[in-house]
Amino acid sequence: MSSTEKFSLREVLVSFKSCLVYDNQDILVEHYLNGWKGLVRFMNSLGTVFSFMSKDAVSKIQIMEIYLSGEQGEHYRTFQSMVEYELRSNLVDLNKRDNHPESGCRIILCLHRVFRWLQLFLEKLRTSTEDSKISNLCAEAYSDSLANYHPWNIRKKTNDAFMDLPARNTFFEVMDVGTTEEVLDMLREAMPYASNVYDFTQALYSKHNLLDLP
Ligand SMILES: CCCCCCCC/C=C\CCCCCCCC(=O)N[C@@H](COP(=O)(O)O)[C@H](O)/C=C/CCCCCCCCCCCCC
Repeated sequence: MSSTEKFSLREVLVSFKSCLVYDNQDILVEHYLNGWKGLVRFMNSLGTVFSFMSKDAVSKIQIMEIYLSGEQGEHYRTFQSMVEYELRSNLVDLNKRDNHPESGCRIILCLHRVFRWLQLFLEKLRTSTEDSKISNLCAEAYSDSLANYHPWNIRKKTNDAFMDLPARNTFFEVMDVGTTEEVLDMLREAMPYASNVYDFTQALYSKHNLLDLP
């Protein structure tokens, strides 16, 4: 993954919109990962204080890409096929970290939990005002989602990193979408797709009792 490619929020939106297939009844792994690659590029443009986050995300994305390009790659084409393949092949650590700590099911669960943060953050951003602090919006969304799965040291490091985030107008400039109204229009367009992606993944993992993998 090239971290120097220019970020495009529009491309991220297209990726998360196009990953939903078969009438919102499955998610294409490749397109989902492309969305995350775009978001990682955006985060990298905000400064090295977030490098510990992007390193973890890149590591997870690269493991999924190895699965996709491997001998069993066809089983990793969609979320449904991945879950069914790994469960019937006993490739998921269901109750404790064992032989499969980096199963596709677990990696996608980690990214799904971050996706919940993203969904909450984007909604806060969409309804923010000129004097809203991006650091507060990020921290509130984190506290209501991903923080519940992280140990104290990660929570501390993450919340400290949020303090380095720029003001709202600068953040919008980095998003490089256009005027504030154009940013808000894109966020309004993005929210339904983000909800569909999150809701499908949540329902799939809940159906297979995979929401609390160790
Ligand atoms: C208009 C769009 C603006 C939104 C931009 C958001 C960009 C976010 C892009 C990527 C975020 C990647 C986060 C890193 C993945 C974290 C996955 C995770 O929870 N990993 C932990 C568990 O993994 P295992 O160790 O069990 O394998 C790992 O222990 C922790 C890693 C450290 C990172 C944790 C902090 C995550 C914060 C997510 C919020 C992103 C804030 C971006 C600031 C703009």
